[in-house]
Amino acid sequence: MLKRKTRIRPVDDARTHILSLRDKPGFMERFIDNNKGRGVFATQPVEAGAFVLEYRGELISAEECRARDYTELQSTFLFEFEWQKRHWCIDASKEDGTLGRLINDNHKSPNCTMKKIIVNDTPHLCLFAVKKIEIGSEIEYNYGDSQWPWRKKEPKQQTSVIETKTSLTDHSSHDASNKDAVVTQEPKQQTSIIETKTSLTDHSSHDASNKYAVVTQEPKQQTSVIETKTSLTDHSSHDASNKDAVVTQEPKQVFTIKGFSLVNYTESDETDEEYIKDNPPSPHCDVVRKKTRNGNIQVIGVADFSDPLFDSNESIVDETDEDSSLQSDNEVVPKNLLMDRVPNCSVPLNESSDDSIDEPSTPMSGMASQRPRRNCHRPIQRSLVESRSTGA
Ligand SMILES: C[S@@+](CC[C@H](N)C(=O)[O-])C[C@H]1O[C@@H](n2cnc3c(N)ncnc32)[C@H](O)[C@@H]1O
Repeated sequence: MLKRKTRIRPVDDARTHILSLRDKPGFMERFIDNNKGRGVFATQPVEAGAFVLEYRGELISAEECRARDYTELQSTFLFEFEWQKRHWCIDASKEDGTLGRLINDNHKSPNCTMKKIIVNDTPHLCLFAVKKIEIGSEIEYNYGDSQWPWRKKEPKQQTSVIETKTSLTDHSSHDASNKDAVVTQEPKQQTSIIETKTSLTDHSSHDASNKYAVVTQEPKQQTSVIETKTSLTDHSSHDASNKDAVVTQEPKQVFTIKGFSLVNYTESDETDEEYIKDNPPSPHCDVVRKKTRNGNIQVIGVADFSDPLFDSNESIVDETDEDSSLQSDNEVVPKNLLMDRVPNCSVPLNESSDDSIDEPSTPMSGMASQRPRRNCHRPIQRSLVESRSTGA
């Protein structure tokens, strides 16, 4: 008799891993380079729609988050989101060995998207694949539409390059250091193979302030990851303005912007309406600028990307419900912050999930005017200051 393979629903898979406090197997950390730092790579193929990893960390109110002292580096691990008309933050600044916190940004063609899942009356942030992910591919999601420093560095030609499958073809003449050069100098070449040999390390031994040094100094085992960059036809005729036309061959439409990221929360419809009124959308991110403690202007805002894969009500589950009834789309947007004061939105973390008793939420515009959001602006490590907190 043929056994029927049971397919675990992505949301159930997410719930299982949330409850087990373990990362899903099939992913590994790898040091990429000094610029990007570490990243997370698939060691098993991932189906489109599948649960990938939870962005684990400490759930705190946005107010608590603002009150804490973070170094610039630590603040890149803060992920702010809305739930029950309030603003919350997953503080993943501690090097706890989990992988979700190490996933890098891909603005143009991410393979994952973040969703909010409620388990035991507590929100969790989980990444789901938006397309099939091959072994060796880096796991990435879109941090939003802010002017992230690393995006400025991207060569223009790269906009028409699509990252594809892992390849085991001849890569002997390439190394990681010529990766960009390959892309920019050989735009007509159909395929470039790049090999990088890096070290897997023990997460627990990392310190946020010297993470790259530690990663390279304490290799535990070696691995090879090969990336294949395949260009679509003739790059030489491409420029940033026509990149969309080129990339439409990929399922890029998945990320077509259609609204605000913080809309469609069943518990926050009204707030979102107000937010939309006050904050006209820009692609991916509603950007707001603010002055920081040190007087610099920071771009802040709320990213936005639609996610047809998760338009189904499977994306959210509330374990507290008897019937595990599903909630509407809860795609969330990471928001980085170099913090300042925010409007009061502190509430006990385990306050009832009954939306009807929720206070009206602080308008996002007010919130946004106070802090940069991870999805839209992430401070970089270049001016790392000594931590005054007990965090990472
Ligand atoms: C949440 S951390 C991700 C893990 C980080 N790469 C690490 O090694 O700890 C975010 C930081 O990673 C780096 N990063 C993320 N996406 C990147 C990208 N596409 N290019 C370059 N650096 C990136 C930036 O320094 C950013 O502040």
